[in-house]
Amino acid sequence: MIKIDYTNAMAETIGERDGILREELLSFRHFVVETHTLIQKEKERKFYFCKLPYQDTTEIKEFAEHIRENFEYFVVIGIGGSSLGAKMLFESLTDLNYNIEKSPKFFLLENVDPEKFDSILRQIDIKKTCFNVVTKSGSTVETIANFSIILSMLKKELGDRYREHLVFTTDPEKGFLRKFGASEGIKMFGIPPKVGGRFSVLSPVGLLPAAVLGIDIDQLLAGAKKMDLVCSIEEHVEHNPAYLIALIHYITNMRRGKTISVMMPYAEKLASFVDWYRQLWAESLGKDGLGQTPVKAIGTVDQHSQIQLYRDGIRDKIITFIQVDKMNTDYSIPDELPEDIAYLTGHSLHEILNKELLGTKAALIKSKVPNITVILDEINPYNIGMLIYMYELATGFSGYLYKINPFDQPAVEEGKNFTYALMGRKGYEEKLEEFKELYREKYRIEVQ
Ligand SMILES: O=P(O)(O)OC[C@H]1O[C@](O)(CO)[C@@H](O)[C@@H]1O
Repeated sequence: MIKIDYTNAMAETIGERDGILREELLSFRHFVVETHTLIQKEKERKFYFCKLPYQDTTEIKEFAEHIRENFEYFVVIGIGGSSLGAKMLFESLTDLNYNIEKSPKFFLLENVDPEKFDSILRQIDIKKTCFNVVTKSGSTVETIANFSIILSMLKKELGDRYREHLVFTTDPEKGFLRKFGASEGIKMFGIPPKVGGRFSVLSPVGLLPAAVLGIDIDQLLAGAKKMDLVCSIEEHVEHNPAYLIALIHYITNMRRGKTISVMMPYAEKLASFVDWYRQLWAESLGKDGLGQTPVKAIGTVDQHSQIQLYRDGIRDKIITFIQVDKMNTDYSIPDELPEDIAYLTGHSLHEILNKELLGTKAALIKSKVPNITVILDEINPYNIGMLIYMYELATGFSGYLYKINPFDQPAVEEGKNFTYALMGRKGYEEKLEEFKELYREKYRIEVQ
């Protein structure tokens, strides 16, 4: 079960300068109905991610079982949309001590930081490891660089049997990895071409790692299916969770100056959900000088580092809290405490967690800072499936609000082009000249 409480984003709670008038929300009625119709038509094209909840998971589950039976370590090599989803599912839907108590142990090779690479290598036995290389384009530098090192190590350790330690998730037809996998006879899963990386967690990109980790991926998809159903029939903004979230963020951004969207779960397990949301919101909506900057905070930890700014600093934020009503465990504060702290007696950690959330919300209301709360009855695959689908659809719908294409990311290419040029890649000679023209290190300060 998911609830969205948006009382504290409304003008009647925090005033018209920072909050939304109900009639303002309702004034989008016609836009919502028209856009809803467009989205239903686009489910075969731009909104193809909406079809993922209906896929057959048999092959994924069978291969995941093979990995679970034959390997002690499972490493995903991927970055951005090709890793953040798996990381989010791992951290939100397995025990926090998974890698201590369970198997296969799970690791992610995302960055090209050699010390991080080394630290993972020293925690695994490559002869007992299955590597899932995940890349939609098939050629992202970090992923292919990490893969090429692992490939040479596997060949050295295992000879021809190296193929058994690899599974690729990539474009079903094109790209370096698809070509290489086909020529080497490596097991591969396809990423539907119409699904962008940051919308692909409910494809084999996220589902294979999730199944290997023992997560019930059918429940995950069932939750997404439920949210698709609700959002397919409900064209009234106050009954459609995805459109509501999109509109609240759009109005507060464009009409109330809330250019920053803070997501602050009161559950450590949801920290990576925010990383996943950050890519989705930033890379989809950050276009044509528009968009809203997604910022991560964790409750209660960041109450003690960020709330001063949120309450009394620049008034440019809307806060989304995520509240979890039931956790897998809890600890009660013991009795017979010294008088000064006796008020804690009888309370529990989870109770304090959510009371701190309530207290923080009340303080933000007093500072007229708009905030909404997404409430989960518990963290489970069904609810996470609903949450993923809700935010993906909210992002797609926001594309119509901002009149931008939320499904591409042209601005990420230029940095890659300069990188190719600096690495001496053929065909990037001119780009290297442009770099030499452009880049200076004139103003510096150095302390020995
Ligand atoms: O899955 P790929 O093609 O390796 O891309 C990884 C990520 O890099 C980006 O293209 C950004 O550089 C993201 O959109 C994508 O999720």
